[in-house]
Amino acid sequence: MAAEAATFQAEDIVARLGGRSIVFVGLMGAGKTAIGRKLATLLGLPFVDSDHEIEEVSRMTVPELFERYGEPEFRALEQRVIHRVLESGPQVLSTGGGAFMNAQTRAWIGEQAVSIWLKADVDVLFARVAKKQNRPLLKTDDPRATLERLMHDRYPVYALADLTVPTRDERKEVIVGEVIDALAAYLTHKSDGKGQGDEHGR
Ligand SMILES: Nc1ncnc2c1ncn2[C@@H]1O[C@H](COP(=O)(O)OP(=O)(O)O)[C@@H](O)[C@H]1O
Ligand SMILES: O=C(O)C1=C[C@@H](OP(=O)(O)O)[C@@H](O)[C@H](O)C1
Ligand SMILES: [Mg+2]
Repeated sequence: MAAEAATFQAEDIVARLGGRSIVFVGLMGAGKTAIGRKLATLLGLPFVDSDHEIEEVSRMTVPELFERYGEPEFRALEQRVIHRVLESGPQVLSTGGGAFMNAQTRAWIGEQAVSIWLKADVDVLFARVAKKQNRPLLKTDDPRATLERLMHDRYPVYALADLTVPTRDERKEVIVGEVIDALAAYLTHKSDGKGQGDEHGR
């Protein structure tokens, strides 16, 4: 019975998206890639991670791209990849943490997708990113302080996402379930005319 209810909820969500994609935004370590992939499976939608796409088209890893061509070239590729992906929705797109800071990218996402900010506290983020050395922006003397500065700079912009889902040290399946509940509530209220969106009615 629970499985049937979950299937119904998934079909209902996809129908209510009406062709729009779902886009995850948020800081490094929030779980955009991991949760996005699981959500796509549950909804039966294609999954795209912008960093993976960039790595495919450039045939380089993200750290290599940063090192050889610098962050501006990475950002230009990121913008192009996200634009292309959004044109072929509906899909679940997990962006890299800096992508939503680009005003043009934000505008496209606003037109073509429902955006979700996965929001975690600094301890959770830091514990996760410390396990891997694949994030060039954190190769600093004090990566935790760098993460805190990014939180300060980026959180007002991430807050422009349609939905904010808090995440924490909890099983991915639980977090995905909370994302689905938040999406269902948002899409239901929107189509009932009781928008929960921001002051722009998004
Ligand atoms: N809810 C979770 N519980 C435990 N580990 C998680 C959870 N979400 C993500 N992770 C792990 O944290 C790390 C960073 O997640 P990732 O999806 O790459 O984040 P992002 O794409 O936002 O940078 C990965 O190793 C991932 O498996
Ligand atoms: O926050 C950022 O600017 C970045 C986040 C990374 O992606 P994740 O957020 O998936 O780790 C990746 O795009 C790159 O290292 C830059
Ligand atoms: Mg990622």
